[in-house]
Amino acid sequence: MHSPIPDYLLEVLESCAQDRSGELADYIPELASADADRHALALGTTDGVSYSAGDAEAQFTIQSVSKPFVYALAIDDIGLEAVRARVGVEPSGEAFNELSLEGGTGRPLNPMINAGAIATHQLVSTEGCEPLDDGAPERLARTESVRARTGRVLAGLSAFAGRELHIDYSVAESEFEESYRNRAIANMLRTHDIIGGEPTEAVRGYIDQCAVLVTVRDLALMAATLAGGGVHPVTGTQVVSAAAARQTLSVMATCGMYDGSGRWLARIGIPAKSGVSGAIIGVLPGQVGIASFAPRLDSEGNSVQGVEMFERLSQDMGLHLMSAEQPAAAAVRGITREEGPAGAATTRVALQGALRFTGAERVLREVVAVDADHGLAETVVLDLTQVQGLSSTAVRMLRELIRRLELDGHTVPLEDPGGLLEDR
Ligand SMILES: NC(=O)CC[C@H](N)C(=O)O
Repeated sequence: MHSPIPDYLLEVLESCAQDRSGELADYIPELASADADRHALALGTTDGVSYSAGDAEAQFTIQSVSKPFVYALAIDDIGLEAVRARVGVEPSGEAFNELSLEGGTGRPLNPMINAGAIATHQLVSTEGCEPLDDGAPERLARTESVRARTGRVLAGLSAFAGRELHIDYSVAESEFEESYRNRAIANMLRTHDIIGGEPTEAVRGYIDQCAVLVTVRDLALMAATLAGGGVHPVTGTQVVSAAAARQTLSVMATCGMYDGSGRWLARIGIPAKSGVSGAIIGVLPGQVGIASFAPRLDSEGNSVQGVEMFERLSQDMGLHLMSAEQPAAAAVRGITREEGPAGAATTRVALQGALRFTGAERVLREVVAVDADHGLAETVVLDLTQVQGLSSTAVRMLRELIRRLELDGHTVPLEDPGGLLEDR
């Protein structure tokens, strides 16, 4: 038996692929030539399982999706107060590349817009860090200080992904050549002493940061690291502190989708961040990281299909942060084999607690694993006597489990005194 989750992700991906509206970002020449029809969707749990559908191995540049991660790194490097002195936490209500600076102080309004991200890139500490041996062609050589900062950022992003990431210098170069607007922003930041040094260097480093290559699977695990309080779900590394992860998620919730942030939070209810290569990440604290990739963008610079995919996921799986359902801790009490009379064996799947998406995912996963490892008995009893509640998503997932078990020739008696799996 296979888990239904990848099939579900594929169905969401394909149904959203019908919408071909939107345009590729063309102000970065290299992005304008990307294959507009590649698309992928992935989900990573905080205990290290990932599911994906579509072109899950396709690499693309991370662009603005890097911003929350570098913000979290900066907070741990120099402390929240020092970061807050330079970059605010208020939504700007303006486009991502607007020069949204606070009156008086000149602080960028938040770290998710370009002004804030260019400043944040300059805040990471390079102490004890090897300057990046960048492999960039000689004519594009970066100064020592740019290489040091980019080295720190690349190492940090790699820790978030749980593997060594690389920079696509052709994308970085093509963006840098046309980066008049970001250079204007950096010059303004320099005028207000928000950044020091040579403004062009800040832009150079920030653009290299945006050109780091990732897959949706990387992004789902990076998002899951934020969901898990800074702990990478697979490597177990504490990449950033729980406090930095929480601060970052708060800012993503209010500012991550630029001037569409309020609408996004109300409709979809998942702290998120988008980028102009067509990626979106979403983070449900304590539960999952989600990543989508589809390059055509709406007028706000968010992936058209990505927004639709998140809308579907949020509705189908009951993921809205403001909904009152609570996540389950340990959903599976035990999966045991009981030998009956005359060799008739039974597998008992005993569940507990209040289950929503992540709890039910856990149940599906463990049943699939037992099936693969030892095989399930012909009769599989689903014991819900210790279950206090099932969200509608959990009901659908468990029903699908039962359907698949029956298709595989099992009988699945229910012990469901509360009638939780009955038609409601
Ligand atoms: N929204 C984005 O992804 C913007 C990132 C891009 N590198 C820029 O600075 O314009």
